[in-house]
Amino acid sequence: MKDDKYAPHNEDGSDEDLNALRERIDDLDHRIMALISERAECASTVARVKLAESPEAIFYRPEREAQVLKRIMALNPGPLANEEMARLFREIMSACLALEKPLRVAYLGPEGTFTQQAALKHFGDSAICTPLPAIDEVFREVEAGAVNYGVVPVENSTEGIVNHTLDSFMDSSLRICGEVVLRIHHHLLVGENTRRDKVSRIYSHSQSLAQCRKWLDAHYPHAERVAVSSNAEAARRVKSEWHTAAIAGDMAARLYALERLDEKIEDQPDNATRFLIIGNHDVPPSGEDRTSLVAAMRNQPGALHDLIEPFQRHEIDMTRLETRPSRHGAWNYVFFIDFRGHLEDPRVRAALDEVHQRASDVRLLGSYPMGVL
Ligand SMILES: C=C(O[C@@H]1C=C(C(=O)O)C=C[C@H]1O)C(=O)O
Repeated sequence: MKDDKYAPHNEDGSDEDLNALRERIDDLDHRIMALISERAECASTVARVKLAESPEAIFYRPEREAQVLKRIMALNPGPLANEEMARLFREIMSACLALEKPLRVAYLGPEGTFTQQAALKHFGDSAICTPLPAIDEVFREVEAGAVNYGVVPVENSTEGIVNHTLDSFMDSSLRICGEVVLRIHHHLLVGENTRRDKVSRIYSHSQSLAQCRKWLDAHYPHAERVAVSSNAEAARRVKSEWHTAAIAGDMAARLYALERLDEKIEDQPDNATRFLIIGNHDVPPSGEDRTSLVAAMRNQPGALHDLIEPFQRHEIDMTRLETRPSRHGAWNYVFFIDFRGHLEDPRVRAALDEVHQRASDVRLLGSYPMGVL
């Protein structure tokens, strides 16, 4: 027993105590397993009921999953943190859902990007996630039905909006089915042959270079900064190059087994990116939802005020307003609006009725549960 690597190293814990504790853990594991199996049976029955109602039934219910995770966090007795407990249940739900059929998800790749991390955070490990090289390709794959959902970035708290994503909505009939907010931590990564004082070039995506600008000015003022197509591509390059470093996140660092010279080098400690889940169906209310729409206005004085005034009057909390050039005619603009609430809420309906009358065109992009984790 003494050569057991788990044997107690402190004076007070005897082998007998530890053995008893391990027996208790074994017993708890068996009970947890029996409960998880029972839960999985239940989820399978739900799937059969849904299938009996309609052969087109959608097994995945984002609003229900958001409610489950919120309830788990509210009831969590500790000592595990709420996020940890919810993460475990996220995986249990993911595995239960995959019993029926694993979800197929496309994300803006390559592998190792924050978007992959967002896909994993939202759908769990049992979904089959495929990287695609461009945002419009993610849209196309979902439209074609080749995958069930897509994951694309939409805004970063320090650098602002991802224009490609907003523009893709203009030509698409897809719906927003969910959102994921990810805390973004950037690390300075090198391959095994590069020393700290030899770094002469730093690769990253332009957004990440911008998010670490002050840190780079202070620590590597003379290194050349080279923008590449993604953080993961930056990591891939430094794997085989000398005297270069990449700025990228955990997924890329792990994927390419790079050394972390410095961690969490982002200028804003609360740096976060919001991602959208795109699909082809509406999502019922979860109780805490957001709605997105795009509206085109006639080009006249006071147009923007007219557009947003109904939201204010109906006390709807607008969380984002973005302007993009319209594809139809020079100097025409469209407005992307996010607000709290669901299309089924009476107040939201009342405000939208008025918006419809005032705008020349309104397209509802969907109501969806606000990011839980
Ligand atoms: C079991 C259901 O279906 C799926 C599985 C869920 C789960 O394991 O809790 C939750 C929502 C759905 O994605 C359901 O709709 O309740």
